[in-house]
Amino acid sequence: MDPYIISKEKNGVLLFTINRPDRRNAINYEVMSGLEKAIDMAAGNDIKVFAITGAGDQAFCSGGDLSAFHSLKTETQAYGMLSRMAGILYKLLVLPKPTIAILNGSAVGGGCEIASACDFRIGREGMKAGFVQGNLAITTGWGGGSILLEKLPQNIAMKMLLDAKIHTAEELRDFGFIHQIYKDDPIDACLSFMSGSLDKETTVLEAYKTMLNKKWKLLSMRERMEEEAARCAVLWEDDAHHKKVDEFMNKKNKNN
Ligand SMILES: CC[C@@H](C(=O)O)C(=O)SCCNC(=O)CCNC(=O)[C@H](O)C(C)(C)COP(=O)(O)OP(=O)(O)OC[C@H]1O[C@@H](n2cnc3c(N)ncnc32)[C@H](O)[C@@H]1OP(=O)(O)O
Repeated sequence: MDPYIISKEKNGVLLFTINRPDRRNAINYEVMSGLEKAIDMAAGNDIKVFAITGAGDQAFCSGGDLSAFHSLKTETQAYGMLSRMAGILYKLLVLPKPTIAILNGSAVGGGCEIASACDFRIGREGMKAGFVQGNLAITTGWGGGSILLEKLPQNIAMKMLLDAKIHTAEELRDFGFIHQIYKDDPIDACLSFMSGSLDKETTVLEAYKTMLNKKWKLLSMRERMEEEAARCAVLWEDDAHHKKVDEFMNKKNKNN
């Protein structure tokens, strides 16, 4: 099974689907490469909106693939992976097209970081999400913490990051993290949510995104995301983090 799918949907929507439902759509290096490729494609003249979702109805994305990244032990090793993904999420943040995360199921850890880098987030009824990194003795490491702190009111963003809790769709809507809860087909929900943008000229969409992107430049967002990756890498090397990942992996083995 391909780990990701890139598809052109109706009305100029380019859709990136993380296709690892048995791993709750966790991100490995192949998915990272796919996302890089899709973001490049989304810059094309024929694309109006870039959307990201996960395969199946259980998870949008469970963050970094804890089994794939389990071999990364040192700060330097972790920084390579974290910094690469922070670079990808920055490209997503400043893509000169409107972007939307369709949260078809749970968004956990790095899954929330990917969603944060999009302009809009819609969530399926019953979905849950949370920045759980703190429970693994690390912080956000893909730049999503820096993004969240700018997109949500500071007190709400800090509470989400510090508490590292999983929240319901209704709570996430109250926080301003998701902008609509949908019930039926995720692509129809996306087309409906973005319909106002989809009937505009691409040049208009690009002009507004370019306007917004000035703000990220002024806020030195690229540098802040890189520093976030570097700080997370320091915590990554610590025994406390490896112990927490071991606990997750062992729980998994016991269930087999
Ligand atoms: C590394 C980057 C870092 C960042 O910078 O942000 C992070 O992303 S840290 C956060 C990493 N993610 C997590 O801690 C989430 C771990 N997963 C879960 O908490 C749960 O799986 C879930 C996402 C809430 C879904 O729960 P549920 O529907 O009950 O599914 P299971 O737990 O039974 O999982 C099914 C299957 O998938 C495997 N899985 C899930 N998440 C990951 C993951 N992130 N990496 C690797 N594998 C994952 C899980 O082990 C199960 O496997 P099997 O037992 O073999 O079926």
